[in-house]
Amino acid sequence: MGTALIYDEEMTKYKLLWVDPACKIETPERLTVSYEALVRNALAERCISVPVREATNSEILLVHSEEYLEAVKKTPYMTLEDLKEFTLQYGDVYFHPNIYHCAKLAAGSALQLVDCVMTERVRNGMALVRPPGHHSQHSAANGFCVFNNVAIATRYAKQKYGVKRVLIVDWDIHHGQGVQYCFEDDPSVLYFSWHRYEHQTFWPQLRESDYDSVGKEKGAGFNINVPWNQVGMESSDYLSVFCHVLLPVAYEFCPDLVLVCAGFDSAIGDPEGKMCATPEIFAHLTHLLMNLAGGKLCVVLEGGYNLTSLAQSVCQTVQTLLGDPLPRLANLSGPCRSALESLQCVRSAHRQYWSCLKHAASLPPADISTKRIKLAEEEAKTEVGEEEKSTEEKVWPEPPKRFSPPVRCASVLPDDVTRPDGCKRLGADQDVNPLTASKLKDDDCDTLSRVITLVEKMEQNEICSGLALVCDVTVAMTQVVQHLTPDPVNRVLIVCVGNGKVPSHITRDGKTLVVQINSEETEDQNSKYYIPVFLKKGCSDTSGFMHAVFGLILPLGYEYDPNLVLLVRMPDSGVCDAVWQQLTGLLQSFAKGHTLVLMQENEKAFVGPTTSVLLGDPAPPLENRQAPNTEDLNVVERLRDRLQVNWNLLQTTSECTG
Ligand SMILES: CC(O)(O)NCCCCNCCCN
Ligand SMILES: [Zn+2]
Repeated sequence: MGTALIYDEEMTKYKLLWVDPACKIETPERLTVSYEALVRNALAERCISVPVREATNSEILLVHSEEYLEAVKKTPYMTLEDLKEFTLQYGDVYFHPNIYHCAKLAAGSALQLVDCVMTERVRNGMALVRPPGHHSQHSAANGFCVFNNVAIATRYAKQKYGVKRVLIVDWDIHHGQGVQYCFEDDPSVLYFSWHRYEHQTFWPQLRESDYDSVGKEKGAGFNINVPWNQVGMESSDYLSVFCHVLLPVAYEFCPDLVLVCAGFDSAIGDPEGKMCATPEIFAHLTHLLMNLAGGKLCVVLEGGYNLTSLAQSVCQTVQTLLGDPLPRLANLSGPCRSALESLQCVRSAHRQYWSCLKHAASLPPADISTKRIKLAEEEAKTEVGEEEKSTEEKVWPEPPKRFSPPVRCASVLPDDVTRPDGCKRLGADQDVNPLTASKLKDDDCDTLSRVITLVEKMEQNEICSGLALVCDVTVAMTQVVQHLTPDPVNRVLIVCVGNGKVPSHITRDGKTLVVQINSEETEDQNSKYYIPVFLKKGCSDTSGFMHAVFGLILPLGYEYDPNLVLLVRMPDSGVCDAVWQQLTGLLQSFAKGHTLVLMQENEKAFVGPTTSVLLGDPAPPLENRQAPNTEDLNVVERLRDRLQVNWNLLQTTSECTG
């Protein structure tokens, strides 16, 4: 199944007709540069082009009042003076004779996207629209928004397709208060937003944008606000929040559909956001959401005002929706102190609602509330409208080209195992490097030499990922590592699922990082590079396992930044299919998707499900949503406490930084 792209140049046909410094950044060029970049990078042609349509009155009334709709309906016939007059009743938005038409197209585009995803005509998709939507409210336009495109799409999906749970992820740098107001008492819609806040001094300066707005009545816990109280946030800060807040909660929520309020003003270079995360981060944010809801992901454009970073970010997002390997995120520095404060605040505010956060620190940092008051007073002192001091232009490297290796997935299988279609067999006859063959001293020599050849072809980017059935995974793992470690550039992340002894020399000199999830205590080598995660209920317990994936494996993997990932299924691991597939999918965040899966010969039943995920299909959703059991939560927390001195992305509170 493919990726939908919804765009129509009609939505470029409105603009600001008078002087208004607050609105001048919302221009038609935002849409044209985005679409043209998709065309130029040969991404648009790989998408399924879906036509726009106007949202109908009744669809708009799913969110907005009749009075508001009737009022907006009159704008096409207004004079310039009337339009200015009409605009004054709202904040930071402008009207134009054609904006009503474009606003119906923007909302209708989101509905078209929901239709083709829910009818499985496509797997996922992106709608390039303007005007944006997430600030508009029941009876008000606001923040360049006229109709709330994503809120309407959410109500539409529930009404037309009976979708029970919708996750809305708002990565725009502004708080989508319009969406929050819509669903704050609705437990069937989980709204997550991060936003520049600076202790309520940044637009729209709402008290209800802070982390303690968790939702109301039945909706308590289903509204998650992550305020950024400083500018300059980087990829590490965004990833920390995904790993330690959004993903654990999203998996516990188990949505049937995921919608993204995709604003790219959270990228480096944006005049509104003033953040420092590079466009590649959106490839990862998109990928991390793609294994939820069976891959049903609808991305709808919101903000983004730096035409260069906007176009690059849109391309990163669409290329990931298309299933291409991700770029590596170089030198992640770990979350800054302010981000850790926000992280701690959000986790403490939501610990009572989500079992995955049950063990989060119970209190926000001591001085957080006084900071808001102090800063607000300071802000009041500086005269209004003071020009931004730092006007230096941000520069960043062009994101690297992401191309798919000729072979997406290759397998080394015993002759009696049928090769899944789409997966290339690495035959014995295959040009096996005679040198490696001679080095392998094992009765399984033939298979192992083919595994080594597979690894060599991954290093040469001829093959993206691989799967091998071997007679002894520990031997195979050791051979692969021995083959790789001499090369100083190599760093291998090894994720072992299940019991069994991992040879200790394997973690020598930091060339490999081993994380082993097992159900029996192994003597703790207490090495920075060997991390045993002992789950009392073993790998069969979905919640505990996924908790270790989000709380440990993902942060460690991002910080370690390997160039190869070895996923080893130890004998009798007991891990269930769906969890195994989720892990396989999530590990493709690293090493540009170079994942080698090693399994015992008798596990041939898992060859199909594993290869489908290696080929880019979404992992099936994890049905059960019971709580991780307490001991397992404790294990992960204790490990995190011990390891976070060495691994910054494991941090979740600001107290820990010295
Ligand atoms: C879609 C969106 O979230 O990007 N809209 C952002 C609106 C920003 C308004 N800024 C007013 C500045 C006043 N000094
Ligand atoms: Zn925005």
